[in-house]
Amino acid sequence: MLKIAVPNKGSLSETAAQMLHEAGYNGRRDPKELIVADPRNGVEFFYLRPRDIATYVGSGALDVGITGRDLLIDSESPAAEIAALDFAASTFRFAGPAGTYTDLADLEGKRVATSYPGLVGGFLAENGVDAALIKLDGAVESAVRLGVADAVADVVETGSTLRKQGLEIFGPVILESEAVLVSSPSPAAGVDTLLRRLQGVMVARQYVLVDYNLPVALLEQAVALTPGVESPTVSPLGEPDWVAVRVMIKRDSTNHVMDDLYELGARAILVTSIHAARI
Ligand SMILES: Nc1ncnc2c1ncn2[C@@H]1O[C@H](COP(=O)(O)OP(=O)(O)OP(=O)(O)O)[C@@H](O)[C@H]1O
Ligand SMILES: O=P(O)(O)OC[C@H]1O[C@H](OP(=O)(O)OP(=O)(O)O)[C@H](O)[C@@H]1O
Ligand SMILES: [Mg+2]
Repeated sequence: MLKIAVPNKGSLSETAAQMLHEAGYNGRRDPKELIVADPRNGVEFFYLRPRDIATYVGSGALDVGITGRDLLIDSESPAAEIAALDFAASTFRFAGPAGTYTDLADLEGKRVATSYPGLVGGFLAENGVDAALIKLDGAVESAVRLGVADAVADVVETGSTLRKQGLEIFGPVILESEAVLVSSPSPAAGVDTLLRRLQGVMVARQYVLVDYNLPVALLEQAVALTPGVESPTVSPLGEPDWVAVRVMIKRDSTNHVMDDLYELGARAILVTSIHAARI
């Protein structure tokens, strides 16, 4: 059985559980459950703290897991990222009191608060900056105001937490992070199936199917507008000189593509959701 680590709480847990559910797995019903077997799908789920997942997977105790790229790097575990999962995107940045710092070198000799000392320490060392790390569990944005640090390094999504504390981003991007699937150095069989299923969920979320009818003379221009993932399906219609086209397009481009197709001369343009996919 493939042993899969899943975040039990925090920012990643809900979407991770939802993705696994959409991928056909039977996860936990009770939020207090720590281990749930899904024998029909040949997997067993272990609900763990997101920060601990790379440690379990890197040690080989579990085969794969869902965590954040920032947590993976911070753990210094030998677990390897095998796929990005298209949620929980954030950047990892330095921030200090507005107007105080402009670049990384300004941190020389300063105190930097973070919950990610492995990630931040590695970045500072690579860049030859000697700063003291103050390790905190969370809410690090308060550390400057409270006088325990001169600057912070933390997850930034909208930037509103920083702004509320009078802090401003400066210096280089430490990391572009998002939720990832990580694997142990030698996982049990079945990782490929899990990965294909999760990719299917991502495709179903990102794409829609569009069908339209079109004078065959316009086909080349229409294919340029909707090239599809590989290539569109083109079928004959009862009406000679017309064809029916079926193709996948990015969900967020739907209305622009429909406008462009209509303008070109396509008619009966229909858009449908994709429930599941294997590409
Ligand atoms: N606002 C956010 N936007 C996107 N990703 C986030 C955000 N906050 C945390 N993350 C991601 O969540 C992961 C951290 O997991 P963690 O469980 O610590 O989340 P959390 O929301 O900080 O939980 P908690 O603070 O309740 O323990 C990291 O990969 C981090 O990049
Ligand atoms: O840029 P923003 O949209 O403001 O989001 C970023 C904030 O979200 C997370 O905090 P969380 O609520 O998880 O608290 P924590 O710092 O205690 O983990 C993260 O640690 C940042 O503080
Ligand atoms: Mg947090």
